[in-house]
Amino acid sequence: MEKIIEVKDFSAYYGDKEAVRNITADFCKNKITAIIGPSGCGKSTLLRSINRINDTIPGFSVKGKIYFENKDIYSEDIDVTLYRKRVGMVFQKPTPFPMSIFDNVAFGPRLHGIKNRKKLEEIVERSLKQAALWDEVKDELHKPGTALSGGQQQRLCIARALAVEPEVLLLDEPTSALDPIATQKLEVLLEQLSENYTIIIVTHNIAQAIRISDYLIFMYRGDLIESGETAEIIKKPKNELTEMYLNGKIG
Ligand SMILES: Nc1ncnc2c1ncn2[C@@H]1O[C@H](COP(=O)(O)OP(=O)(O)OP(=O)(O)O)[C@@H](O)[C@H]1O
Repeated sequence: MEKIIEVKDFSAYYGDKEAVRNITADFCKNKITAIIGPSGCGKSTLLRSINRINDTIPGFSVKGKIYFENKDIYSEDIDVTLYRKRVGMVFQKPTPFPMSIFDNVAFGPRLHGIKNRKKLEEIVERSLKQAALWDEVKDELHKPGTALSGGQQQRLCIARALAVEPEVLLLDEPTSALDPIATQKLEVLLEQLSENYTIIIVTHNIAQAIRISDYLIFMYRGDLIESGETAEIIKKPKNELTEMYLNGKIG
């Protein structure tokens, strides 16, 4: 299986506090990897480190390496804006910008210099279709993004991320603010998107991780305890902690 992201002996700190410790993991291209584990185990820190979004937190520092297509993403010659174009992120709470649906999706492409209206219209339509939102909003693209339902807002955020044609999509608990129907829709969408995109999802929801992921990473108190194919881990976890977590005995 082709690797797209490799994490090697990676640790991350908030000041003196080590939030993730010596993580080594590979992420396969066009597969879904779910990062699971109890609250505070470092899932979000690892995911956010892959997007370099924690850079702005005072006192945040890292050790070890994260490679994207064999390039060290923390090296000095990385253009972070361009990197984030290739590795997009969607957050727990839907966060549409205070602007129209159209402008939300066109935001990234405009940032990267696309001005032609026709081209922007094409990108908006393609992205909203990919995010399975087009049919619901095609006649009201001028409406504010914030006027949509929670589930629609989250799909709008996915459309916004897809508009710049990333290769990897990072999602941090993307369904925790959604009702069961919106959650199910989003899970189906992620499975469809994984045909063309590499997806890494942090989730609290073990059943969800089992439903949608090809690979699992189980973390506990900052350590990576076990990783591998989801089907294998579910059938026979190698580590007792993994087994306890999957059976609801810790967490
Ligand atoms: N901005 C921050 N400043 C200081 N410490 C932080 C910060 N963000 C997270 N931490 C600490 O780092 C550790 C890992 O947190 P992280 O959010 O990565 O865990 P998590 O597994 O995603 O948790 P949850 O499932 O509750 O979101 C925790 O002990 C947390 O308190």
